[in-house]
Amino acid sequence: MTPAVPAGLILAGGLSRRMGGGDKGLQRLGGETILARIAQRLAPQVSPLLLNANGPAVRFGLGLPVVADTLPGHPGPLAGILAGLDHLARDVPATRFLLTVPSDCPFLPRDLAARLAAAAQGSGAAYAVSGGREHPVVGLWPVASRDTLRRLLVEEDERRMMNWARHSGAVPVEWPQAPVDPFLNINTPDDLLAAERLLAAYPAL
Ligand SMILES: Nc1nc2c(ncn2[C@@H]2O[C@H](COP(=O)(O)OP(=O)(O)OP(=O)(O)O)[C@@H](O)[C@H]2O)c(=O)[nH]1
Repeated sequence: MTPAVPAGLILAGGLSRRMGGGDKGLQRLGGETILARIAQRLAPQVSPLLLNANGPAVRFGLGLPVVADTLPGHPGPLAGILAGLDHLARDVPATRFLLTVPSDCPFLPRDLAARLAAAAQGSGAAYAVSGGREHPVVGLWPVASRDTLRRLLVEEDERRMMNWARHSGAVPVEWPQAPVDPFLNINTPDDLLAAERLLAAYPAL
């Protein structure tokens, strides 16, 4: 049975090269950082809410517990997910599931955890889809899968999120794209401008 309230992990451990370096989650959108928007959306849905980041975490200023990657060399979001699962197993043993989201999706659904958890009842894991596009970084993962993930990363050098989703039997959960894609992500300065325009058109986002 999937618990109603999973832990949450915002993955902010990447290098943001397409944004020109720095942390894309610290870019401002509608007067606040993208990360602050994400934290506000997730906080009512998860417990605890954690931040996955590398280097000095004080720059984020969110006051969230920080979990750093344990595998060296920025091997991608799977390394952040593994760090989060290991943290839960060690420090929050009553929590059996982890909801992961990237640090660049400012319009995440407010029913994200509930719908993924409902879908994961049978399979144990679930991930988001919108408009037929798969977003496996937005997923719900059992803490019990951490040794499998570690083996994939360390022994098989697996880097692809979608392969992890398939490997763990995760089921896709579709969200509508109206009025905007809830998984719209911001990789570049142009993406940020486009998101500002959307926010101006739909202030309730
Ligand atoms: N923990 C961790 N997270 C990562 C790593 N690489 C990417 N991510 C996260 O995975 C999500 C998607 O990352 P991308 O947008 O593909 O990569 P990025 O490094 O953030 O940005 P680019 O350098 O522009 O590709 C973001 O939330 C990143 O923070 C990594 O090596 N470790």
